[in-house]
Amino acid sequence: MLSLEGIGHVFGMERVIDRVSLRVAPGESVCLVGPSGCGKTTLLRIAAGLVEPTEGRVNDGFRRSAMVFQEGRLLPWRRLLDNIALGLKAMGVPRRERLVRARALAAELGLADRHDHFPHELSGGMQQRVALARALAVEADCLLLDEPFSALDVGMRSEAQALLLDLLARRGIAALMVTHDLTEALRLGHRVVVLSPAPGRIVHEERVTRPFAERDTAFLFEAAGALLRHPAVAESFLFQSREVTA
Ligand SMILES: Nc1ncnc2c1ncn2[C@@H]1O[C@H](COP(=O)(O)OP(=O)(O)OP(=O)(O)O)[C@@H](O)[C@H]1O
Repeated sequence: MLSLEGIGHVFGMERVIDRVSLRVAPGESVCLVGPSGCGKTTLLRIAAGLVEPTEGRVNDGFRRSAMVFQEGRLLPWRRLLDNIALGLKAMGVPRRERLVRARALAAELGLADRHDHFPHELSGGMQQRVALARALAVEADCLLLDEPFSALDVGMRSEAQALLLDLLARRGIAALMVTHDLTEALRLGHRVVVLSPAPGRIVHEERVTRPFAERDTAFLFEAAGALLRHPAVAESFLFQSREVTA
């Protein structure tokens, strides 16, 4: 269980997070949505232990949490297998075993024919799969994902979402995922948590009970429409479109 209790955060004079409490249970997928600048990334970094919150506490009871970033953050000078094995190297796993595990993951994520490629020789979708493989290589049981698919085009994004759902389900991995996209959150989350404009606080939580396999496009748009009928959710998203058009 990952538990954030009463998290508040201030950068300089600016309050960015206000009293956020949130739990992620083993095997559960929780999506965080909210307007740009409301503190989503900061909250994820706090959950990962990369930022010390100004207020509140984080209890991470998972064996290992791993972060997956929007742009993959692969080492450009390392080939695919070495990028997958990066965390294992840091853990002191011998090279031979690192490569065995990296090869198995490359195969599982459809990258078997790219072992010797450098990141710039891979598509955006492949780079994100390498980033996911890297998190799986260290046997993370909780993934902290920061808009991992937002740089992908629509087709690749849908493929990557399906792959993530499959990996989470098969391995029983928990996920806390930040996204701008309400339909993505409704596709990938057991729960969708909506944050207000900055300073981010939770204004709505939606439990999505429909099985993942049955969340087709019609369902996603209908569910997003229903969610937007909650005034606090609409306020967050209207704020976002005002920001974009301003
Ligand atoms: N290291 C930092 N130092 C100072 N201010 C920061 C720092 N990191 C983030 N901020 C500020 O905190 C606020 C929240 O940023 P954050 O990246 O957490 O928001 P976000 O909701 O993830 O935004 P987006 O959706 O645009 O990525 C912003 O005003 C940002 O400028």
